[in-house]
Amino acid sequence: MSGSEMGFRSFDPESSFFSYPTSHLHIEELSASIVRSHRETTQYRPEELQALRWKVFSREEIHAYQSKSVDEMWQHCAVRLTDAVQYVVEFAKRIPGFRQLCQNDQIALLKSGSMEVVLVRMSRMFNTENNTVFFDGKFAGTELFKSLACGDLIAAVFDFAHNLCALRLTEQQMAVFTALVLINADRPCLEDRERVQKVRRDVELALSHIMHRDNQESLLHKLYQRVPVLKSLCALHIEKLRWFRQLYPLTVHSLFPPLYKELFGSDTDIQSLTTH
Ligand SMILES: O=C(O)[C@H]1CC[C@H](C(=O)N2CC[C@](c3ccc(C(F)(C(F)(F)F)C(F)(F)F)cc3)(S(=O)(=O)c3ccc(F)cc3)C2)CC1
Repeated sequence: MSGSEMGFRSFDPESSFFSYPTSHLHIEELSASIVRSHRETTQYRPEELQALRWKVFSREEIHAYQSKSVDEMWQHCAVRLTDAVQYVVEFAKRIPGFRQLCQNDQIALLKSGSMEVVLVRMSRMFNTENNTVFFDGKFAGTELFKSLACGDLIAAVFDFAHNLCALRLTEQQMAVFTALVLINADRPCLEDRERVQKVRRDVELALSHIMHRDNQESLLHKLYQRVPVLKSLCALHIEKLRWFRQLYPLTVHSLFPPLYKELFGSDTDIQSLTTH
């Protein structure tokens, strides 16, 4: 790779100061700050999840979840999803360069990317040995979510989490990958795509730097291959939400968190997502 491809800034006689090859240092610092933000904005530590690994729900507990009504279980998951999204908003705000984007673009990236980040983070909560995911304090299989009445979506969500979990990403790799999922210049309704692309470029460098350092460059294309699946999962979620809202308009209207409705509902304008 030539200097400019590595991101080295060549000496520009016009510039007021001598630009020095800070790329590596800049990229190292960027990676470190994204990893720190990830650690500060996830609700569970890997070691905590490891310790709870074999804590599974009893048959009675599973039955209790399965006996919930459709709207009750949807509401329960909507609240948990909104919680998780709020942590993702906090994560985004701490990614160097994200806050420098205009308000509109910060919101547009979160509106289209926060669910994808939650689904990636969900793979940290997955146990590939018994196909369970951490939920409400224990590990649950797909059968526990039966009362959501969207078995195809749950199966696809589990499938995605299983495949990503099987890549055994480190927390650092996961952190930078989720930043990359979020900082996507192809998202709809962006005002300054160039600017988003500039921030993304450095995060891409950070991810390849980390994978190179960990001798796992082969994982990179596997990671990039998972991105379109994320998109389809989110589309399926929106489709199911539309179906659910037709059946239970009042539940969505008065019992779903406002942020959930702003993010996943119809294109209402977003109030509580302002990331000041
Ligand atoms: O911040 C952290 O450390 C973690 C990040 C990841 C979080 C997490 O796993 N989650 C936050 C909310 C979680 C969630 C909520 C809603 C949905 C869906 F709406 C859709 F897929 F459509 F989006 C669905 F219900 F239809 F499926 C999927 C996932 S959950 O824990 O409620 C959960 C629900 C169903 C599951 F089968 C497994 C987990 C996942 C937990 C907290």
